[in-house]
Amino acid sequence: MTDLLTHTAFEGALRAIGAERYHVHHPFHHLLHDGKLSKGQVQAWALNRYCYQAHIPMKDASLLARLPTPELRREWRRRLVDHDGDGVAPGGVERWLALTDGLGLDRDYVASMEGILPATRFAVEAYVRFVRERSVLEAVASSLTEMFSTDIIRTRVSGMLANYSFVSEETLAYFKPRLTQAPADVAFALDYVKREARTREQQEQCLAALRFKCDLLWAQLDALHFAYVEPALPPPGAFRIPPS
Ligand SMILES: O=C(O)c1cc(C(=O)O)c2c(n1)C(=O)C(=O)c1cc(C(=O)O)[nH]c1-2
Repeated sequence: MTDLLTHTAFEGALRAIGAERYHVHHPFHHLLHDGKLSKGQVQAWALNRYCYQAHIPMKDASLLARLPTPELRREWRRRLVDHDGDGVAPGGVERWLALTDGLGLDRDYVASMEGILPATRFAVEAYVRFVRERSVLEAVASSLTEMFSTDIIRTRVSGMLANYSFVSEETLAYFKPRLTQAPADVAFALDYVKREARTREQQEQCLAALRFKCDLLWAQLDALHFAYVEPALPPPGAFRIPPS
């Protein structure tokens, strides 16, 4: 293996992965943000994305259990509260259900995850398994797609508000706290990864973890595109867009 990358070069290599592979570049997101989807197609996106959101605290809980110090556990515990709430203020998963409510989807149907695409389930399960089975360093590195999420969230919120009559600030309320939560998550995780990747091999493992995560986000949108845009062939048992 070649030499250790400097922190600057390592961060640059991580950012280059996002520039090439982050799901902001996926055609489905262009359609979503530019107002080119029907309400039913937006429902399909929100329904499938619920599965991702609901599993994020599960993957964070499994990582939390493996963290060796109180400082690290406190930091990761914050993510659990962000997603699960504290029993008083709603967390991200609950706020995502406010979005699916606003889009007219039945809450029990969404939470049952019955109608999600098989590829969504496989991708999300792969993420949970990756975080459970790989090193703590790779698990933390796999969260670094959040480095790129504030830009996509800003574009999504402004694009969807401008282009769809069926969404409002209220239904998109999920995203606002993410604009402060994600940078805080990233500040910690990026610092951790730069500090703890002490060999070139470990740096390469972090880069591979981030590529893997970008790929699983991309694969979810491929599946949505195939099922609901072109050729529009939802698999058996998956959500069907209601006739308008
Ligand atoms: O809206 C998005 O495009 C987007 C992307 C990502 C991401 O890059 O994984 C996350 C989120 N949102 C998000 O809301 C979120 O809570 C989140 C947690 C994580 C993670 O890997 O721990 N990613 C993301």
